[in-house]
Amino acid sequence: MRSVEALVPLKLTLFGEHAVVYGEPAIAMAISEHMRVRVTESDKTTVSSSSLKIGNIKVDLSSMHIESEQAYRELSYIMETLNYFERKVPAQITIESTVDPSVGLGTSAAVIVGIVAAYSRFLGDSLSNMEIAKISRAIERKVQGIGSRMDTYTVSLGGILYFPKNSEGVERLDGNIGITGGYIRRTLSTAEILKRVKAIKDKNRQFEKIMKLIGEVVEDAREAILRHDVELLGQMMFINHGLLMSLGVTSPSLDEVVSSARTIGLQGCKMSGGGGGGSVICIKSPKAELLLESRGFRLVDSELNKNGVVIKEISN
Ligand SMILES: Nc1ncnc2c1ncn2[C@@H]1O[C@H](COP(=O)(O)OP(=O)(O)OP(=O)(O)O)[C@@H](O)[C@H]1O
Ligand SMILES: C[C@@](O)(CCO)CC(=O)[O-]
Ligand SMILES: [Mg+2]
Repeated sequence: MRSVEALVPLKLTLFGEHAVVYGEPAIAMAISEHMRVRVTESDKTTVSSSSLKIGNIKVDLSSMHIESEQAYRELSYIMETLNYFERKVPAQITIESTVDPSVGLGTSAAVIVGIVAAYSRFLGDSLSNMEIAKISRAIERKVQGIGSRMDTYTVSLGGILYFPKNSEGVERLDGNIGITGGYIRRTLSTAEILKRVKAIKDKNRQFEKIMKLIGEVVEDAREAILRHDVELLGQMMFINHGLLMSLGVTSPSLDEVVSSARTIGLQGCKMSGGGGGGSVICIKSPKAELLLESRGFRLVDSELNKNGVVIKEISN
């Protein structure tokens, strides 16, 4: 029985979330938390995923039609990714993740990248990680109607990546940042939060200024990473969080933990990802771990992943 497996790292947004959607720069890093997508030959196409909000789900996709609105919303990334492939060969697709869905760690990007990587190789194609990134970016934007290249590129390519403003480019940064990261569950998806930000931004000229300020913070953070200046990096985190709070994309629990981080003297802390709850990152320290755990955050393995998506053929 032939199988192909894709191991996809998840990501932490270090700086520039939301602003990057509007042409500002951003920085993200791939981490050791990961998603595993396995494609195995079968007589019909089924998908099973252990960590979806609708619980353990197994769907016969032969008709590629799903009645339930909620189920379709949860499976939209999978469905759109499978629809990308003109050539359909039946397969059993299993998805496992080391973290919960929709907590700011790039699981929507990882699902797409994992299926693109594993299913294309299952069909006999050999895509580069950059080709996987570009295909996946288009699919995520199609599902969400809005979004940047940051998450799909980061989980496809790995490393610490800088996304220059007003560009489709990407630059690998040479640095190894110690991060303490964790997450709490949230109710809104990133797609929903993105739509809210866009609605406000279209009406409010202040948003343009805030987005540009975030862009300046990202440039300073890039310098800090290149100079290994942890003090400056931490200051940029606090400022970036304050600007995200002014956009309305943080949450009381995120704001409280970041404010407490500053009070107890941590070097830096900020929301990470789409917001509305979800992930927080701090400059790595035992005190940061204690703070996040004391607020009920689940700590993540923030070890840098340099490889991006890795594909392997399994014949069993
Ligand atoms: N293990 C999984 N199996 C199937 N679909 C998943 C899985 N994990 C996430 N998804 C899909 O991705 C959606 C979550 O995407 P969302 O963008 O809200 O969160 P995220 O990508 O984890 O966070 P962020 O975009 O802020 O980094 C889920 O609602 C589901 O549709
Ligand atoms: C909020 C956002 O900037 C990051 C989500 O992880 C959305 C995007 O870049 O597509
Ligand atoms: Mg996402």
